[in-house]
Amino acid sequence: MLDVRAISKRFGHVQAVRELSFQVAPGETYGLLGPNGAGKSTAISVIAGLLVPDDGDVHVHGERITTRSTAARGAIGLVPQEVAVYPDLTARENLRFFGRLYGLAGADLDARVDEVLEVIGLTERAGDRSSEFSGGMNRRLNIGIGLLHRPQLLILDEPTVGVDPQSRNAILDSVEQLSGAGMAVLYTTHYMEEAERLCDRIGIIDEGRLQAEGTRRELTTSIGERDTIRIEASGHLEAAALAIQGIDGVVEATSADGSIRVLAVDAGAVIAEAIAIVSGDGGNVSSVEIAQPDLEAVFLHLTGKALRD
Ligand SMILES: Nc1ncnc2c1ncn2[C@@H]1O[C@H](COP(=O)(O)OP(=O)(O)OP(=O)(O)O)[C@@H](O)[C@H]1O
Repeated sequence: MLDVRAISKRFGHVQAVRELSFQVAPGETYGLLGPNGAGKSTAISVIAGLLVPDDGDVHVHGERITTRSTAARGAIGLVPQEVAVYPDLTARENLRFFGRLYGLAGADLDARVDEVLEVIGLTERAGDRSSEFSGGMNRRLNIGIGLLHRPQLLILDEPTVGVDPQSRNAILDSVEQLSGAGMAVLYTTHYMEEAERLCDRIGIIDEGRLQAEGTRRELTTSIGERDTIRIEASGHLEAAALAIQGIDGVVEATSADGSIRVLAVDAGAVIAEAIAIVSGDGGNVSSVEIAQPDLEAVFLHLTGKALRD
């Protein structure tokens, strides 16, 4: 659906984007995760055909994006960081206004506005002016405007920054629903939790460059981070730890102070067998905890910086 090929963009002496390449398939949510100033908004502007890259190109549905490629750009729904709605219009009037700009009219427009209100969770507030909305509700309306023309690729630029928790959840739910319905989604964020929850694949971006790409599991595994399982139990823990060490996928198992600590490539794949070993040896398991490495650790490893510096 989206094929970004080695795009670069410089502003004066600032190289905002450097040879950035990635692809997004239909039904896939791809996250660009990086701190403020990493180049996410610039990349999005190039992808949506609003900025001309110095190098590289972007294809949507196999068609090259230029500032004039109306067909390919019509397949994109862009939701910019800044909210662009009319405060004096109601939610429904805003959507009708932008729907008409997209060429919708009559019953089709009415039906589409109702559908979009449902997706963004504003059906109940459709008749209220957007000036009365919270920042988060206006963000949701902004997303609704990007959805009106039934795009196949939805691009969201940090849609939850400064948003109340209820709207944040509503936005994340909508994105999950849209990608579940087959839409390709490009989602930029500096919130690791959002990337982990929403994105099938994540590209880690810093100083304009893609530092690494993959599923959360692929990214954490690639830097050698392991899952940790702590099993608290009674019984012959030393012997049990030795037996657990033999399970495929276990990197290390040690016992101390009434518990066994297991390092594993994938905790989910070994935990049942590990518990069976402890119980089978007459032990009584009282608690099990799993800790998985997160994307913060990956970012730190790759860039030497914290994601939220
Ligand atoms: N129009 C511009 N003119 C000059 N420099 C710019 C322009 N737009 C972006 N930059 C610079 O390019 C770099 C990347 O900015 P960009 O906005 O793409 O990052 P970002 O990851 O989206 O961060 P943020 O979340 O803060 O918007 C920054 O150093 C920024 O100051």
